[in-house]
Amino acid sequence: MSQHSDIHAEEALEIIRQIPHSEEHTAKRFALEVPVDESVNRVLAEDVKAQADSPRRDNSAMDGFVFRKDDLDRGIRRFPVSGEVRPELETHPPIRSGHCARILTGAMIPEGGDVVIPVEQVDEIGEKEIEIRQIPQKNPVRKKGEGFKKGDVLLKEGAVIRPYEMGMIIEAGLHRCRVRPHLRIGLQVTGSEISEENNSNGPVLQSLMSSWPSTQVEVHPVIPDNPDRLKMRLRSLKDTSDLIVTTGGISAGKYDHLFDTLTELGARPLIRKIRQKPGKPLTIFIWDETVVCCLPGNPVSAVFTAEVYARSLARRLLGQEPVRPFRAKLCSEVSNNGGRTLFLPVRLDVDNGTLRADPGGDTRMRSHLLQLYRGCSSYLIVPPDAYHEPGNYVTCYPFSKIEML
Ligand SMILES: Nc1nc2c(c(=O)[nH]1)N[C@H]1C(S)=C(S)[C@@H](COP(=O)(O)OP(=O)(O)OC[C@H]3O[C@@H](n4cnc5c(N)ncnc54)[C@H](O)[C@@H]3O)O[C@H]1N2
Ligand code: MOO
Repeated sequence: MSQHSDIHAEEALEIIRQIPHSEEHTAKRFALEVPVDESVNRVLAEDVKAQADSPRRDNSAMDGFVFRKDDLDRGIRRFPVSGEVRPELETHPPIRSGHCARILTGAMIPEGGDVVIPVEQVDEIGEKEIEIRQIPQKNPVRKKGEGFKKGDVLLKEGAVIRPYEMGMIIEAGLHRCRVRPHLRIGLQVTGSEISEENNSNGPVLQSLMSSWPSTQVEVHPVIPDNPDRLKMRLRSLKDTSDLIVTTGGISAGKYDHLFDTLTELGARPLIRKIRQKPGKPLTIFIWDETVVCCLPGNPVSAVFTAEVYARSLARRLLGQEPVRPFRAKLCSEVSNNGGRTLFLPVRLDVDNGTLRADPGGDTRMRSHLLQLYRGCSSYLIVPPDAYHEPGNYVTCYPFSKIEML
């Protein structure tokens, strides 16, 4: 893949989509088996198939009494209660003609039984007899296999396992599942002026990237703008990372050594600069099996490029699609007089069923001010020389985590 310089954001994301992902050389080969209750935030390495029908047998959806339909059709309303069907029972004697049994939610429907009537519609006369007050229209019986059938594919390879999917895997009857290894991300903050006191990029990116599915982020100590120190650190990072993410030292200054250092080490630049604000100097290298994503040092530029490009790279390397845009209705006017596409943090809310993007009062982009993010959940895309009126539908990229206010 050759170097692409000074391109647009969509082109960059398309190039990321084309990067051969690690399925062949890591994901498949090193897929591992984990207990289902340790699988959340992992990516499935194989389809999940149902091991049995769900429900496994016809069962009651409510607490009540179970009857034979022909008894009810004959107009009988008063019945002796000759049994109790509890959910833990594997078998129960059949329902005899003229009799009923108490049944609990989730319990199997015994042979002969067809209709369940909830307790609320029945008068209990002592311990052993009941009278039906009313037969509801709906019969609360769940049929065997109505959820899924044995052998059905419930989840596809490549799906991210969230708590909901974990529940589905347990319902499918599995105790263990095969997942892809975590993507190893090595985070390297650079800059001679950066210390523990002023390093916002390190903690912000560590927190963001750790929230992405199936990542394992290793943070390395900050290093100064020194080519030899950079070289040594990058070499050791390459051995332990699938994706190296750096911040700082990637624009045009005298002490911005990352580009030359990585090139000298044999890394091939894939993307060099994007026509965007913030994040113009973003640079991506392919270095043998490792991808290197060099984020600009300005805090807003670093966070934006991490959320859109580093996250897309992480997704790609795990066999998923890059970050995708969505549409929302604009609340106030926005314009861009510059020559680069503007990515403006905006708030999201829903008004009368419509998703709205609210840029707030001040729409100037300042790459060093993280306060622009207060309450925001996505980036509004404003192309060069564009003017968007309130009410226009606009395109946005989502933050790693969307929160509506
Ligand atoms: N002559 C040019 N100068 C600049 C250009 C250009 O094209 N030509 N691009 C500008 C743009 S756009 C950006 S963005 C910045 C990014 O530059 P670098 O990636 O080289 O970043 P640094 O110079 O190392 O740092 C920029 C700024 O951010 C602060 N910073 C860095 N790291 C951290 C950190 N971990 N935590 C908090 N703040 C950090 C740093 O102190 C600087 O103030 O370059 C423009 N210049
Ligand atoms: O592109 Mo830079 O990110 O303007 O500060």
